[in-house]
Amino acid sequence: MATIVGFSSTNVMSYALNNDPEFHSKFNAVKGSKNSSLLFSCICLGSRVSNHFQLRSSNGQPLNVVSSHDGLAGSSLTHQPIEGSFPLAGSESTGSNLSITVVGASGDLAKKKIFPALFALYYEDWLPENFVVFGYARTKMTDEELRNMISRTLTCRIDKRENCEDKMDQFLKRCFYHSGLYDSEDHFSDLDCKLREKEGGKLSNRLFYLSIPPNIFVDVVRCASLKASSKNGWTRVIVEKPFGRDFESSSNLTRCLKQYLKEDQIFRIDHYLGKELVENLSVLRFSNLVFMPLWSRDYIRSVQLIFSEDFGTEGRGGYFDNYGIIRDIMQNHLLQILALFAMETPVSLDAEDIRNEKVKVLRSMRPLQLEDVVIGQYKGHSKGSKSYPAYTDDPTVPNGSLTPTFAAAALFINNARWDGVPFLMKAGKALHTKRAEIRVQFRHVPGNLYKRNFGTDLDKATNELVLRVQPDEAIYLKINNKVPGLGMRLDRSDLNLLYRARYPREIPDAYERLLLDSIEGERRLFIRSDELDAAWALFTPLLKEIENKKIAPELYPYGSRGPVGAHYLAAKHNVRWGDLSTDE
Ligand SMILES: NC(=O)C1=CN([C@@H]2O[C@H](COP(=O)(O)OP(=O)(O)OC[C@H]3O[C@@H](n4cnc5c(N)ncnc54)[C@H](OP(=O)(O)O)[C@@H]3O)[C@@H](O)[C@H]2O)C=CC1
Ligand SMILES: O=C1O[C@H](COP(=O)(O)O)[C@@H](O)[C@H](O)[C@H]1O
Repeated sequence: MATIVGFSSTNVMSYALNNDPEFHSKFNAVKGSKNSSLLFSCICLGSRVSNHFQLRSSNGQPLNVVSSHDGLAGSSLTHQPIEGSFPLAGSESTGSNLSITVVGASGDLAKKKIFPALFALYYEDWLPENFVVFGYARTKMTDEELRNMISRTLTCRIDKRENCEDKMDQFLKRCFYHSGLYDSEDHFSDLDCKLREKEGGKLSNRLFYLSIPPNIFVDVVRCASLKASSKNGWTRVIVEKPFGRDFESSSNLTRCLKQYLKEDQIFRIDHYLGKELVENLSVLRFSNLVFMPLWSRDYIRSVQLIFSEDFGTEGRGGYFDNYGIIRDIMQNHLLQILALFAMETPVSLDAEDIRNEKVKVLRSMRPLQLEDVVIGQYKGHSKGSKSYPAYTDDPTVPNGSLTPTFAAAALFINNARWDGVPFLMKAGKALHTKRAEIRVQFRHVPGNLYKRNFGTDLDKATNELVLRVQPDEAIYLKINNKVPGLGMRLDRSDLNLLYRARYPREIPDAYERLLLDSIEGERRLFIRSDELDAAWALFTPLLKEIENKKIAPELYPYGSRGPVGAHYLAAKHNVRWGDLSTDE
């Protein structure tokens, strides 16, 4: 019972019985037993009941349990569910292991996001008792050097508890390094030996995080699956974007990965799905009656999905030039948000039910055409004594590159709910601000009694719901309100849910949520291959046309609001960008 903190066993039992089908069947199987208190301890431990337990059960899958529906492809990945096995978390002698290998451990993403997220999970007791983290890359490093490298980016971000330094030391002691080539089966065999040594012959689940350039994904998956997959637990692989450059290369990548892995072993990450406000989108939609009837073409005039960064491609120009902003942000992050925004109510919160609905939205969309899109590229700009570089000043960007660093697009969903509603997307680097938001502009009030008070510009009086994904997470609704006083003057006000005021605690990084989900086997926030196909089908013809016709992007100054063409695009659809209005 050691892991039950702050809850009575009755609470624990009733929660688990209600929410965890696996617990339910195990409980039924053992409840007739003589030693019921011991059995209860086992069940609770097996379900990793901790002080967080009531928050985490979305897949009903306790940590450390081998998922029964984890298919494994290829002889090397033969999955052997252990009949009647009942792994106990929190028990050194009997608990299963979790081995996480970060492939590309010497890289930017690993240092910036993955190791810090793993530490945050450890710090907050989300990781199972027995876990190790291996870094894998070509760079020669000792375990100690890896620890030094990652300790520089670990922070006690949650509440700066006193024991943070100790926790950091304990975490770092669980981190090891193995240097090897990405296409060497021998080097992955060596990794396997090291993993087995740490796992000590116990039931072991293995997670590989591919934090490497995409051209080596397949090599790594081949070597890892053939030589370093778990022999008695699950093996899962998190794959970073980009998943291909177009429909064909993405399908090819999926086909190659599936030679070694089954679909449910592949966790294609889109870190925007792990952001708090994006997670909350479905809660807002499906648990608030007030929004439900409004969520359609009857009341919504346009939906805007906006991403902007106030810095350029500094340092990542080499990668970026091969992809451009449409592939980097629109085809994945913004389109995923759009699908969640527009989908019908799923049958349940189960990953497949949600992904089924998302894929229906994507397949109902009209493939983008050139006239639906404006592209831009930032140019150098001086402000006072400071000067900002052009995209093409980056030494890793080819001279005369036409790669867009900005794009605005109008997308349409040809279904009964959304017919005719423009979904406007805008994404850009080196703009005046850093933000990501979803803006829902409602229709004008028919026969508005107060129209005199608004003058001729009725757009100024339309309601707008804004979900500010970052920074400074918030949900606010713009309404018209009477200014207090004897006269009848109206103004625009916000009903404002500012997260930092309402929830004064730090919000977990998206990578924490997604790593935890992949460990728990929760696929809801990962991209299924048919979603990926549908997403590429929408964008591929457009991308080919832009590239074949060598369409020149409209130049915009670094730090500006982007090309004017974006305003014309919105105007063509009778709307304005909400983020550019005076009372944004
Ligand atoms: N950085 C970010 O913010 C984001 C990154 N991503 C994606 O995550 C993945 C990793 O990103 P990031 O860490 O920035 O990438 P890096 O370019 O830093 O590469 C990671 C590691 O891979 C190895 N590597 C780099 N280039 C090659 C090559 N051509 N051939 C073989 N090995 C190579 C290097 O390790 P070594 O030389 O030691 O083997 C490097 O440390 C990429 O797929 C990227 O697109 C996604 C979202 C954001
Ligand atoms: O995937 C990517 O995302 C980042 C932006 O992520 P954020 O969480 O910091 O908003 C972007 O800079 C990068 O170009 C892109 O590849």
